[in-house]
Amino acid sequence: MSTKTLSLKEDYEKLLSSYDTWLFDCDGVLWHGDRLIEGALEVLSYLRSQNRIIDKSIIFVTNNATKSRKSYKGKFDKLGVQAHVDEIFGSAYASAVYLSSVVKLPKDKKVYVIGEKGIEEELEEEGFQHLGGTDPEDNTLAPFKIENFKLDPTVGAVLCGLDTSINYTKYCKAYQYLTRNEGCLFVVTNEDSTYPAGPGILPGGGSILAPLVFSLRRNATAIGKPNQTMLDCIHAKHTFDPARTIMVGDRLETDIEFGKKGGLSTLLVLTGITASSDLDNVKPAQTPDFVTQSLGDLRILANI
Ligand SMILES: O=C(O)[C@H](O)[C@H](O)COP(=O)(O)O
Ligand SMILES: [Mg+2]
Repeated sequence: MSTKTLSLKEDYEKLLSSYDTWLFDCDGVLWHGDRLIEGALEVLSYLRSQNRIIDKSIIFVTNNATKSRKSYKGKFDKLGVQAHVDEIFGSAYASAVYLSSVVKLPKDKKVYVIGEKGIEEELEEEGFQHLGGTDPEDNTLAPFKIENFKLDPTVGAVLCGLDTSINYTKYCKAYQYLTRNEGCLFVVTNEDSTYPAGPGILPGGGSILAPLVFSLRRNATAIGKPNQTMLDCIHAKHTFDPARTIMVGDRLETDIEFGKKGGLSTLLVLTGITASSDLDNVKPAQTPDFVTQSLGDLRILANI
């Protein structure tokens, strides 16, 4: 199976007429940090305008767990992109839903968090108490003293995600819970090795997880793309025909594999992690149907 490179107006017109539901990855597709990718705003507005004529829907699917859906809504508003909370699916949200509805972690169990506010907010939405995360006590560079550590026996899960304030204390506490609290679940929001942060690439959620996996010799249950828990969360709120749905992403092993696993079509953009040369040796499970330089290329549809 080969990837079709889009370049002509008729290529984009065919794309538009073939798909009614458009799933957009965020980092590297819509934005780099707080800066929108050129043309992304216009393309999203154009798709919205088409909704009035032909039924088109837009869903945002991000592995970035640093924000909750509510806080993503704030980011979309700030950037001037129309979005409804129900259209936003983040790996923090999907992880909290996984703990609550899939494994049904009892609500009297606490979750130890390696991660940021996004995870905490989504856990709270699902009725869970959490430890770690943004708690100042755990955001310290002071050496961890195991003799001073008091194990909380009610911690029933460790949830790990991108944590830009990661430190040794958090790793030590997570390690203690996972080795000493019987049955403690080990869950990670996403396993991305890196992400496009604007002027450069930075370590992602999977890189934050790696020391724990190495020290524990145990793998975590991963929730975000390419895993289908995220798609299950979307299915719970939206009805769509996979044959008329396209996933637009910048990463082969998350976005493209996610779309293909779910029976969706896939469009790769080259504004994030993947370079066109990466397509030379791509695995079949990660081969996109289409590739275009940038989401902004679709502006040609609106004659902009
Ligand atoms: O580890 C992370 O958080 C991710 O690499 C990252 O932010 C991915 O976000 P996405 O491209 O799925 O929007
Ligand atoms: Mg991305």
